[in-house]
Amino acid sequence: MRIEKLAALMEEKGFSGALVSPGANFYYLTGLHIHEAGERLTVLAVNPDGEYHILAPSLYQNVIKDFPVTFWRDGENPYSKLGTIMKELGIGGKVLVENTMRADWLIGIFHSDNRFDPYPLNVLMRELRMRKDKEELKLMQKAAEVADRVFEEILSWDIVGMTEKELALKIELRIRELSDGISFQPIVASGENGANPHHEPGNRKIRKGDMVILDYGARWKGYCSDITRTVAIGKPDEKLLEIYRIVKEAQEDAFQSVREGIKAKEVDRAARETISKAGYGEYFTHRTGHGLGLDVHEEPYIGPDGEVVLKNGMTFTIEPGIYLPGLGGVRIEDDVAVINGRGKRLTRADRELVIL
Ligand SMILES: CSCC[C@H](N)C(=O)N1CCC[C@H]1C(=O)O
Repeated sequence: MRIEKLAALMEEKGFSGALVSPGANFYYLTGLHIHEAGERLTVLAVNPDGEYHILAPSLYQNVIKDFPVTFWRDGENPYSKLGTIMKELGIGGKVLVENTMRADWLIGIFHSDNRFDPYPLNVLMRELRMRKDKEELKLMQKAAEVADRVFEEILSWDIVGMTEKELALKIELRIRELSDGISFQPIVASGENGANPHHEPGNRKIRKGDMVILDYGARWKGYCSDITRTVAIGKPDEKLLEIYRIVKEAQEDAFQSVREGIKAKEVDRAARETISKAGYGEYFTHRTGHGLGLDVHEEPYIGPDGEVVLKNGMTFTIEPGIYLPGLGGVRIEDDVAVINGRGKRLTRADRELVIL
């Protein structure tokens, strides 16, 4: 069904086929979980008639069933086998290629087909994946509920004196216990480290006076959640309290602005205006959010350049932040779906400042 939709789009846009390597698109189209980081050539080839064939290493022989598939063994040349599949499906010339395909695979395909003219697959896949159906929304809600539950539990842990790494590991473990796994490596950024939005948890111990940014997510049957809450350890600096209030207001303003039919950049503007008016515009150093689904970052991106028109079924984060060098930062993030023309929060953990 999904492969047919991709085929129809390819037909309309004049592509001779698509080569999809393991990852979210491969899973979306086939339902097969194939290890993304494997170095052995694995490709789903689809043509505009909706015919498809998988080339896979023989170690997947017991995983890929009920699919037209050719297996290759270590020691064989997989590129000549892929060439045969492409020829049989009539794929050549203008071909869609998975955006994240490994360069060595791409080079191998180039060298075995001199008519090969690649285009990024996501120009079509984004159209298919951006709007989630009811089943997908249910899975996203489940992933969001795990994120909320883990936050509730964190509030009962004695985190003072833990290092960022220890807390991140504990969060990861709990997510893995409650779901299919983490959607990305948790961020724990304490004190001055909070000024780095993508801080990698280190050996700094969480202590009194800190604001601590906790940013993590779970996967439920492939679908991601992504939540951020910022908590205080004891009474924090007045400036940090002030930016907490502003970020919370900006997050609410952006959420309230969500409507079917507006552009993504209008949601970004709502958050940015609130922060800029309060005098902290230059300290909000990233977009307001990003689409969320099988990938933790996907369309629609909620940034100043977000031209995508929001539609029912789209899911994205709203996560403004203020980052003050040398002092710390605050970010508050929820996962939101457009339902019946308005925003609906999927993550619902308390956004009031919690002082531990
Ligand atoms: C996938 S790692 C980052 C997860 C985080 N929730 C996130 O998406 N962001 C943190 C700062 C901004 C935003 C981003 O766009 O990277």
